[in-house]
Amino acid sequence: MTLVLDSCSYAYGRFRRHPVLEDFDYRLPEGVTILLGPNGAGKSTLLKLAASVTRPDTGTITFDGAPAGTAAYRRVIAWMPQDITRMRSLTAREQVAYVGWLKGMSRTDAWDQALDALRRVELADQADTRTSRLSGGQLRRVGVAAALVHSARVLLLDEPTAGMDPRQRRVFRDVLRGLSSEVRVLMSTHDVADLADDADNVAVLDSGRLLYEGTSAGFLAQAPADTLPGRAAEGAYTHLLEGTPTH
Ligand SMILES: Nc1ncnc2c1ncn2[C@@H]1O[C@H](COP(=O)(O)OP(=O)(O)OP(=O)(O)O)[C@@H](O)[C@H]1O
Repeated sequence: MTLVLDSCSYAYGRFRRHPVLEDFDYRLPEGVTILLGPNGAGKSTLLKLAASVTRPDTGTITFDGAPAGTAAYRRVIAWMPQDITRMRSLTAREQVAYVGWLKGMSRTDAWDQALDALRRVELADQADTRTSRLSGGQLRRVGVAAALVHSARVLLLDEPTAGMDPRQRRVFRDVLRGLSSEVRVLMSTHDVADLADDADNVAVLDSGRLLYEGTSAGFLAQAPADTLPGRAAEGAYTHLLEGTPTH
C-alpha cells in the first residue's frame, strides 16, 4: 500500500520536446526517503506530480489503487511546496487549519490539530502571528506543520529544512523520527550530509533519471574508498553524479 508512479512523463508547457520526466517509474518505500539531485534534476516536478498538483502527460499515479487527483488520494497525501505561500491575513494557526480543512477535516478538528502540529515544530508560541510577519525559517515550519495537520499517510516535502537554523533542523529530524511507522516520507534536500544518516532510503535524481534508489546504507557504500571520514554521503553523491555522462 504505497504511492506508485507508473510510466509517467511530464513536460512544462512551452518545453514539450524536453520532458522533465519520461517513462518514469517509482514506488515509494517504507520510512523516510530523501530525494537528492542537482538543481533542475526534476525533484520538485516529481513531488508536484505525486502531490497531484500537476498531472502527468502520460502514465498513472496511485496510492493503494486510488488515482492521483481524487479526493481519496488527496486526503492521504500531504505536500509541502518549495515556496510556501504567506496567506497574508491569516495567522500561522489559521493557515495550518485552513490546509487541514481543505484536506477534508472538520473546522473544529482542523483548528485543534493545527495547534498540535505547530507544537510539534516548536512554533506554538507564534500560533497567533500573521504568516506575513514570520521569518523564512519560521514559514517553513508552518509548511511542515501544514503537512502534519491531517495525519496523512505520505508526506511529500520539498526542501523542508532550507533556511532553518541548526536547532530547528534538529527539531525537524525529531519530528521525522516521531512519525508513525505507517507514514512514508519523500523529501527533497540539498543537505546530503545532514540527512543521509537519518533516512531509511535515498533516491538520486539527475536529468529526470534515477541514478540510485535503495537503502541509505547502500547509498553510503557508493562512496569511493579514499573518502574522508564523515564525508561518506557527500562522497557517494558526488561519485554517483560523476559516473553519469552529463556531469
Ligand atoms: N514552471 C516551469 N516552467 C518551465 N520549466 C520549468 C518550470 N519549473 C521547472 N522547470 C524546469 O524543469 C526542470 C526541473 O525543475 P525542478 O524544479 O523540478 O528541478 P529541481 O530538481 O527541483 O531543482 P532545484 O534543486 O533547483 O529545486 C528544470 O529544467 C526547470 O528549469
